[in-house]
Amino acid sequence: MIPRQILARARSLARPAGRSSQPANHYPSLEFHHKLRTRCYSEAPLPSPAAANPVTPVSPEPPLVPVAAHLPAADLRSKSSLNEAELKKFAAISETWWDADGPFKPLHAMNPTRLAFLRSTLCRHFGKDPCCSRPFEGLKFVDVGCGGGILSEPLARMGASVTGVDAVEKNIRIARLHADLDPTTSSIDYLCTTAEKLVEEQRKFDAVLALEVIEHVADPADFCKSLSSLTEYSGATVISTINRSMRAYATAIVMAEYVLRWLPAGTHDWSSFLTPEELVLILQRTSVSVQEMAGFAYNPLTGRWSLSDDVGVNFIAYATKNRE
Ligand SMILES: C[S@@+](CC[C@H](N)C(=O)[O-])C[C@H]1O[C@@H](n2cnc3c(N)ncnc32)[C@H](O)[C@@H]1O
Ligand SMILES: [Mg+2]
Repeated sequence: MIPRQILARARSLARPAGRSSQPANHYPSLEFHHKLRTRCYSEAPLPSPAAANPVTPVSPEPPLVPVAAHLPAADLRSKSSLNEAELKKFAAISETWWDADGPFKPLHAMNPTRLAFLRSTLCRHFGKDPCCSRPFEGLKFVDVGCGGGILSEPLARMGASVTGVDAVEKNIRIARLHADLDPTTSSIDYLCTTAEKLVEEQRKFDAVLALEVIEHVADPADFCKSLSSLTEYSGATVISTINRSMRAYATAIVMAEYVLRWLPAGTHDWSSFLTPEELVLILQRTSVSVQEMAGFAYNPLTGRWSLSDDVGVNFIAYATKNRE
């Protein structure tokens, strides 16, 4: 289930101007938030913050209307998702992918927790037994922005037929080398490419995963459009990222990059983060409906992550592709 606050917020954003019952913005800069939203929905800017402010009270349970209902049809062409400055950062640390104490330490530490979320949601989605050792047998997954393959590998061990794609050639070389060390992962098809190129090749997958990637792409709305096009109609899309909240600024940037130095300083740009509500909306515009969302909670005493209802910092969303 999507937490009730997210649905309420998504509804308020999806509602045409003048029907909103709450202020359009709960975050620090109204102007900034508006600009960012306009960027997310670049083909169709939402009303200005002033126009989106409450005018008329609404009925308590408005239907969750598809956001596309009051916006023009999305452009079908996909633009490049590449953000060269972001890719340079990843190319510079590509040799450290499999160093569990290196710059990707947080991803290694979060891996069991995000795999638990994937096992639970995707087994339910595809009617598979979550207790068996290879629950994803017979399913085609694509891991978009796979890096060195730290997610692709366990998915392949769980039986999925995995295609891992990344825009950084060095990452793909590392991923191939590492996967070849184990016969259960050597079947992963690693490609140096992008989601939009796979769309051009008319590739389709049962599950499309993009974990910790959307905050590094050129345009999140275009990126989601590509993810949607890659997903089979009966399929699932899973995205994880960081919330554009003050808490995320304090923990995921100040603590993780500058105090604990888990990640190189400058890894994340706060303004590139999306709130859960924004992610719900941009996916909705591409015929993908978020079904469940979870947050990740870090326990500093054990150094472990667990799933939580708190989507205030790191969060993951499981969504399904709507039938046309
Ligand atoms: C933070 S890492 C996440 C890696 C992996 N998904 C995980 O969670 O373990 C982001 C990855 O996305 C890749 N990337 C960034 N922009 C991309 C794009 N437009 N297309 C494909 N890969 C991209 C980067 O090269 C990097 O390997
Ligand atoms: Mg990131």
